Amino acid sequence: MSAQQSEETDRPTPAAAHHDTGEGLNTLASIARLYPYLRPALPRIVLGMVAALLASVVSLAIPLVLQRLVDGTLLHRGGDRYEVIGAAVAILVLGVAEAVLISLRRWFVLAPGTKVEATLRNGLYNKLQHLPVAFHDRWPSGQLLSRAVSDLNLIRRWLSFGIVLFVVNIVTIVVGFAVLFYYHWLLAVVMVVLSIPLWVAGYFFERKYHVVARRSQDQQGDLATAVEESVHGIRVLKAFGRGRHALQNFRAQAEELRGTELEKARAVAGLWLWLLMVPDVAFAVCLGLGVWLVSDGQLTVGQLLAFFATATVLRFPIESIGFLLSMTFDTRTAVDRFFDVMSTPNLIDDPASPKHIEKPRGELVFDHVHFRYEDSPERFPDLVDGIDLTVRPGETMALVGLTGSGKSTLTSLVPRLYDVTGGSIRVDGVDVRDLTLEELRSRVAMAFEDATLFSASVRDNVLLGRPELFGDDPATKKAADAQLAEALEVAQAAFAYDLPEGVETKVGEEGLSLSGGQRQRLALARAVAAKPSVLVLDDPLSALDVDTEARVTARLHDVLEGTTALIVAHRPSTVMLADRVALLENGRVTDVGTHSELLARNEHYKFVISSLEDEDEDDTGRTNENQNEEVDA
Ligand SMILES: Nc1ncnc2c1ncn2[C@@H]1O[C@H](COP(=O)(O)OP(=O)(O)OP(=O)(O)O)[C@@H](O)[C@H]1O
Repeated sequence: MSAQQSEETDRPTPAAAHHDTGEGLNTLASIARLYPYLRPALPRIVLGMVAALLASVVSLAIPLVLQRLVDGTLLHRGGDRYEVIGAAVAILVLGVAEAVLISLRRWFVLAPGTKVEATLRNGLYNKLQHLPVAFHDRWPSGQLLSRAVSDLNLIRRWLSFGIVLFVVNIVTIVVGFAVLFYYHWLLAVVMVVLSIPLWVAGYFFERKYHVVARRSQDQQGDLATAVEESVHGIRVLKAFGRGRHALQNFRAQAEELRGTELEKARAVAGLWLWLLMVPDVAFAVCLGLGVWLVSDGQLTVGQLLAFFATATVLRFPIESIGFLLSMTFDTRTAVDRFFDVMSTPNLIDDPASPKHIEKPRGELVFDHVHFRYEDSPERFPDLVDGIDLTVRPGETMALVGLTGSGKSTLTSLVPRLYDVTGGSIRVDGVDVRDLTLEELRSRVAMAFEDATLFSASVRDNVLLGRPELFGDDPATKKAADAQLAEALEVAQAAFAYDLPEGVETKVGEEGLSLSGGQRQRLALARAVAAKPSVLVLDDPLSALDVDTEARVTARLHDVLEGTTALIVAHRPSTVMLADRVALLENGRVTDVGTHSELLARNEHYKFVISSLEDEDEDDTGRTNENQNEEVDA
């Protein structure tokens, strides 16, 4: 850890942040963390439970009517016709009431379940947008995808169905056993004692299933990552003939998941064995005992009949407990996985009392800046090891250094994609950490070598940093068209007008495929259109051919006149664009000056530039060879 870092006591550090993983919580306490999201839906869920409870009470009342019918009318009053009809009507009414109450339960709980799912999903997406890049470096996309889709789906099903049935079935079982006691205490005691193995099996099931369920859901996330990566990298896999190898890896992962699923199924099957066997054994023992009690005169036939009718009503709640338990533990795992993300502290956030840049001029100052990646081994020095550099307003500064010297890393500190671990970066005299992220990122725009385009029109992609230019009124549209035209012209991206639907053509992953150079030019146009006071360009011209690069460079030079620019340069031609050059070496800026000054006085600079020239010639040679091959073909 650098000296600066330990001096920065007022800034939060990852170690100081609280991360709630749910470990050590019991299942209910873990799920209870959903309460803030559940609160609006609770009234309907409770109403659904009440409807389901009433349905259970009604189903338990039917045996009571049967008992009255048998003991009263059938055995003692010789089967009075009106009493039999009355009992039949009562049972019919109770049956209809039960059906209506069950429908009501479904109606009450379905809508809030989907509402909660949508709220959770929006919350998760929002959190993912706010979490810093360091979080996304660590988390595979499939893990996030499986949380956003299948875990939230599980939670919804549990809310709409699992929790209601679970509570209602437990209450039904308790009330049902009380009714059994009412019919005959000895039979009920036998029933309770014989069901003890069930509770023991349930206890062991909970301990085992929870662990396996977590493993299974994590493996599903890994599998989603594998699919995502191979779809994303399908060209590389095909070009290197590695499809079979990728398939083997995928099979191994899928097989591992299958093994875990089997383990889960075995745990559930073990519980089912007890759930099915115990009631059968209990029924058999109670039947024998019941018949003896009737013959001994301690129990009426009607009571025995009602006892078994009630016990039959209780079978479904008892049998469903296994399924509902596994569903509850799956949900607990889904909730834990949801909060793994939601409780990750966001250390790159707006300050408590933000400052504001009154008069933007575009001065960029690196003041003894230190930075190291979180996973960097202790024994390594800071990657950025005390950089002091001032980029004057309106100046274009090129960053030059050997590959891996930390140029991209340094540029990413300016818009706070990562936070410095020591020192500070100031824009117009204000520490970037004292600005709101919105203000900082409207003042600083960035274009990367790896140009990302979203599945949206060219217009939407290029004007991404200008939300005020999205609107239907004619004045806004006119301003947007003018800004778009200027940015496309500077980035030499007029090809966009020739696309099938012009600038309204959808590009990106689900749109038209563009070449690497075309994508880069649109990404550059996006940075230019943002009209920032500081433009940070991380080698944004690498995929352009030499002529296009020269044209873009010339136009950028005009546009950059009033804009401060920090450009990572991999080509001598990009270096020429700059007013001054900063040479990066061993995590420090070791020299700053014009290109010719550095060439004249700095041996390391000469070496770096000559290696850039070699690379460039290789690239140009390759481009020319490709062009020749195309001509030959
Ligand atoms: N997200 C990350 N997590 C951990 N280490 C990283 C991360 N990104 C980059 N690094 C490491 O930091 C070092 C500097 O990388 P960086 O991309 O900043 O160098 P560069 O000078 O821009 O390289 P190049 O000229 O090849 O683009 C490299 O050793 C790289 O492995």
